[in-house]
Amino acid sequence: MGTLRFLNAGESHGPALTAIIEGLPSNLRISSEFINRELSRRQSGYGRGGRMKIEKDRVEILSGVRFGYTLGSPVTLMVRNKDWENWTDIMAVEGQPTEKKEITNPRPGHADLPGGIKYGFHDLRNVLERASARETTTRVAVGAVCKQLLEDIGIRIGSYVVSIGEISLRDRIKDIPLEERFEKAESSEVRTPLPELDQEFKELIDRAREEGESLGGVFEVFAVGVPVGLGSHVHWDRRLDGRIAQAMMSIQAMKGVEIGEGFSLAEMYGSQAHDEIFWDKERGFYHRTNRAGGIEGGITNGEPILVRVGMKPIPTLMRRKSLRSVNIKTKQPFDAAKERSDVTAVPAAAVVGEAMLAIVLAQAVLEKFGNDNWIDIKRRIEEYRAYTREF
Ligand SMILES: Cc1cc2nc3c(=O)[nH]c(=O)nc-3n(C[C@H](O)[C@H](O)[C@H](O)COP(=O)(O)O)c2cc1C
Ligand SMILES: C=C(O[C@@H]1CC(C(=O)O)=C[C@@H](OP(=O)(O)O)[C@H]1O)C(=O)O
Repeated sequence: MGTLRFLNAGESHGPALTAIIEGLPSNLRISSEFINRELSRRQSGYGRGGRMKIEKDRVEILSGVRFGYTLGSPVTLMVRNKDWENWTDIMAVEGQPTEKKEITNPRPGHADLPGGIKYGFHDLRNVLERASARETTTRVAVGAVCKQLLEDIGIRIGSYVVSIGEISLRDRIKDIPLEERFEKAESSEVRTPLPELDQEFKELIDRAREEGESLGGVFEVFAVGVPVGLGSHVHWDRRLDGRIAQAMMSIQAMKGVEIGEGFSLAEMYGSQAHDEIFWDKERGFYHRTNRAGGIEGGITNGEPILVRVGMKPIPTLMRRKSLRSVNIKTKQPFDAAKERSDVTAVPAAAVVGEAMLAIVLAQAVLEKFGNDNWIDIKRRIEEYRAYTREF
């Protein structure tokens, strides 16, 4: 026990989304303004659908904080769904089921059909309400709390979009330092490090929208200022790369995760793949390359953590393009087109990726340095950083 964990709850069109964070130390400064900034970053990004025009996500802190500092008790966060007003009859939290409003047309690529079969629902809304990526709102709120903890000890997390559909910037951003990629992405409507190419991306997204299509893509998340020694080689579920991969794959629509150079390492000779070790008096041990993405043996090695994540195209398609499916009641085929959906959500997913990395790193920090009083923990971390420089 004693590690940081959270539970979240809430349906996409229910009254509110909530999260309880357990295991935060006392005396950690938490700003709801900071959390709200992260929530609005997650809502941004060209290619989002009608729902994001309705929602204006803002956090309410319901427990665990006084005068802006944590108490060491569980922290409860809540974000209300504005769209709830339009869905009270359909969601019918305490009402009777109405036959005609049931969803019986499963969308290919969504949780509708496997979820319906597994949980025994013939109204697929019972599945899609929780499968929806609306749930990532509270992950970002929890991640924002973790980011505040990490920033207080000099660990910063960022992300940027590398590709959407067929347009990839991977080769063109190679020489831009990580933090600069992030800063530039913050001023880009599609959150790429090359805002001058926004128009090209927007035209691709507009074309997809007109055709009733959807798009996926790739984003990268990084952490800088990470001390050596988070995670462990001693047991499979303590390896940090494995924990990060799980956290990223748990985001709706993510289909691949690479750490550092990832899959391309498989094509290299050993002499090209590994990061050579250097030492100087000021820095202690360091590397001049970071193909490992900051993790060796499941342990951080002091270089930036770099994670690349691939997102599939959004499953819900709009009227003009459709995928074939079969109605679960009539067993008749139908075209699974819908009225409202995101065309692409790669920029938003990147912000969720930041939150997940922040949660995993905050867990790893508290595992290593204790989790009662943040003031003591911070002192221990400073001493440890001095130790690693002198090692
Ligand atoms: C930020 C974000 C927004 C999303 N928006 C939509 C959407 O508008 N419509 C949709 O069908 N899927 C959307 N998705 C993807 C689905 O939630 C996801 O594909 C579905 O839950 C099935 O899970 P799987 O793709 O991981 O198998 C979104 C995902 C993310 C991360
Ligand atoms: C609500 C959010 O994303 C939603 C994720 C989602 C899905 O199926 O995953 C479907 C859409 O919801 P709706 O069906 O209400 O239009 C997205 O808008 C959000 O990110 O806050």
